[in-house]
Amino acid sequence: MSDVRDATPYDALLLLSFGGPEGPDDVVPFLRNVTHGRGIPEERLKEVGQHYYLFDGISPINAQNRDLLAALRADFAEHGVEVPVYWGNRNWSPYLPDTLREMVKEGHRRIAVLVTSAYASYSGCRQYRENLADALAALESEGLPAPRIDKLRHYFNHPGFLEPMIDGLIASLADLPEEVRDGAEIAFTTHSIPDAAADTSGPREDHGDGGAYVAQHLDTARVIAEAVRTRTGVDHPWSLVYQSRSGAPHIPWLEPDICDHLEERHAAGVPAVVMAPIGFVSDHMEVRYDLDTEATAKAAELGLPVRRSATVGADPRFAAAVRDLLLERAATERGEHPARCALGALGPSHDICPVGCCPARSPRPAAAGLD
Ligand SMILES: CC1=C(CCC(=O)O)c2cc3nc(cc4[nH]c(cc5[nH]c(cc1n2)c(C)c5CCC(=O)O)c(CCC(=O)O)c4C)C(CCC(=O)O)=C3C
Ligand SMILES: [Fe+2]
Repeated sequence: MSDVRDATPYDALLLLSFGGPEGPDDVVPFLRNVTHGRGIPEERLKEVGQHYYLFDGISPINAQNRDLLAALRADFAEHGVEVPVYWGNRNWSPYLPDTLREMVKEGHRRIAVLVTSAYASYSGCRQYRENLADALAALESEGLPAPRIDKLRHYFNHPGFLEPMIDGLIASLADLPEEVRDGAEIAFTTHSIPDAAADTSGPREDHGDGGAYVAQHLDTARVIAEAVRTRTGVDHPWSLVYQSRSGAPHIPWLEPDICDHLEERHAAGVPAVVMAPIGFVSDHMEVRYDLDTEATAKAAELGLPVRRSATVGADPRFAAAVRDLLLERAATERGEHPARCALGALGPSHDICPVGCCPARSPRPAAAGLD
């Protein structure tokens, strides 16, 4: 038996996230970073900018990542995992290349990465691997040594990701007026993506309708709904629905949208709905605006009682899950065969993305995978 705290060969963990603006002057530059080279119309940029201006130009995502960073450091310290934790973003400061440069200058050469996206998709997986490849290329051009980078596996079905959401959903149901509680439905939500991106998500052999992206969300939803049923004794019907759609209207994206779904379920006589944003790791702008502001206003207009359940954020159980994923991968890298924790029907996800996993529309170099 190896020491359970042994993170060898890793000498650092990098928390890699999306980033968000921290004031009104940051909003437009941030949106330019996000949509760089992807031809999103100016109109749409301004519209999305409005969401941020409603919150004084401050996305909650950076503060939430600072909290998660603190939770990870506290968890590692408490459990004797002597691995420093760093944080870098795709679209805002602290930018990934700056963080990686700092890590390398501080002597780190074998880095594990946790991305703040639990599922397979181009946006949530390969695009981060492309960002890592770009950052490695920047270091190389500066004459710095290249660290080896491994991305930790998808954690959508890790109990430390599911448990806080199960508790959050039970709390939201309990918060509904008693007369509508037992009849309430659950609307699990995630980010809509183009149908074409969903259909090709995950390893090539897994591709069915909706690809790994939809299959993984359905697995998560099923586990949570089942746990809620067991713990409350009430069978709440559930659906997987989508939010935060962008892009041209003629290109098909995953549907139904949460607002259309609320309208449809209200018309069907459903007395209340709890929206459970399983697609997101923290209560960032997609949750605060698209659900708490827009969808909640829609429900009020309908006279439909709704609640929105919590994301995992910096829950200590999630921090513990990250430690588990780090130590599991470390053991695998040492040639051991660690237990791989996962609930649901899909089993633990692959450690290393195979060739063609979550393909980009135009192929670019990606790190931490087989292509
Ligand atoms: C799957 C997925 C996740 C979940 C996984 C993950 O977390 O990675 C996610 C997260 C996020 N998406 C975010 C913000 C944005 N996403 C955009 C655009 C897009 N997202 C997409 C997909 C996803 N996005 C797609 C296919 C597009 C269109 C094409 C493109 O541009 O790639 C745009 C551009 C404007 C617009 O088109 O709406 C913005 C501003 C924020 C930050 C929130 C904050 O600030 O608190 C977060 C966490
Ligand atoms: Fe997004």
